[in-house]
Amino acid sequence: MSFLNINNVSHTYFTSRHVTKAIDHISFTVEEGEFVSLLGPSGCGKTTLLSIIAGLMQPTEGEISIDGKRPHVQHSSIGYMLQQDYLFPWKTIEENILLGLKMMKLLNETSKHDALQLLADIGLNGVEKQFPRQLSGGMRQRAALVRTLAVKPKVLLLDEPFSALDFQTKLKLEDLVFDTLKQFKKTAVLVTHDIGEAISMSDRIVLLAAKPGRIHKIFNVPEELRELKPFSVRSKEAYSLLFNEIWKELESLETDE
Ligand SMILES: Nc1ncnc2c1ncn2[C@@H]1O[C@H](COP(=O)(O)OP(=O)(O)OP(=O)(O)O)[C@@H](O)[C@H]1O
Repeated sequence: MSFLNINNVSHTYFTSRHVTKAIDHISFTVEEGEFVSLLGPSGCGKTTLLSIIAGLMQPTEGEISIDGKRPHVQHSSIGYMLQQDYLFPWKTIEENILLGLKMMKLLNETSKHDALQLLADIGLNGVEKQFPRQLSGGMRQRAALVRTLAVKPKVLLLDEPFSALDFQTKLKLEDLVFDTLKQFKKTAVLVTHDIGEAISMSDRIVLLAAKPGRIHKIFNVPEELRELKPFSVRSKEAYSLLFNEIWKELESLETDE
């Protein structure tokens, strides 16, 4: 059995006006320490699938297991990072990064020390007593990453965490998040619209088609790219080849609609 198992998962939204089959019989697995991206056109069900993996929603069909258990959002084994940092504006950075630990009753001298150490490692020492509004967007997203990692989740779910940032900050943060996840050997699932980001950060890319959301194709990122930092990956020939291959597949999906 793999670390993360997505087994025949379908989800339909029922509203008073519409019935929308968002995802249809999706199955794939993620091994421990692996980084997998979900890529696909708008509306193909990426966020729906990630919310189900996080235990925020129950699928209408199928099942998920993480480390042998059904996911539950209040379990510290799952870390969730979103496009917006969702730091509490009235709390200091230190209070914000310790919040998850506090809520999960995991706050003690050691966990506090580790969280503050991670904050320093990520280049944010000195900001502990500041408030989120005093930090740039990239710094806030780094603080959000520390808060997510502080509870030592087994799997990280990243829903377009860099898409609200300027390009240069985004490239820097991709490297930083990649390094941090490798250092702690974390399993991660990333939702992104950005082919370059998917290739440069992942071991595998699951390309979804829309209406209803389903797996179109799974790409293995070449071995030679996997250990490189995301920024260095972008200048390699193997990167350009895979980029073009995925681009063509995405175009064919859009013309199929
Ligand atoms: N709460 C909801 N109620 C009803 N329909 C929904 C709801 N959330 C999503 N949908 C529908 O489910 C489908 C998949 O949506 P989802 O947001 O998961 O796709 P996505 O791939 O993440 O999209 P995007 O790339 O635009 O963020 C879409 O047709 C969407 O309209």
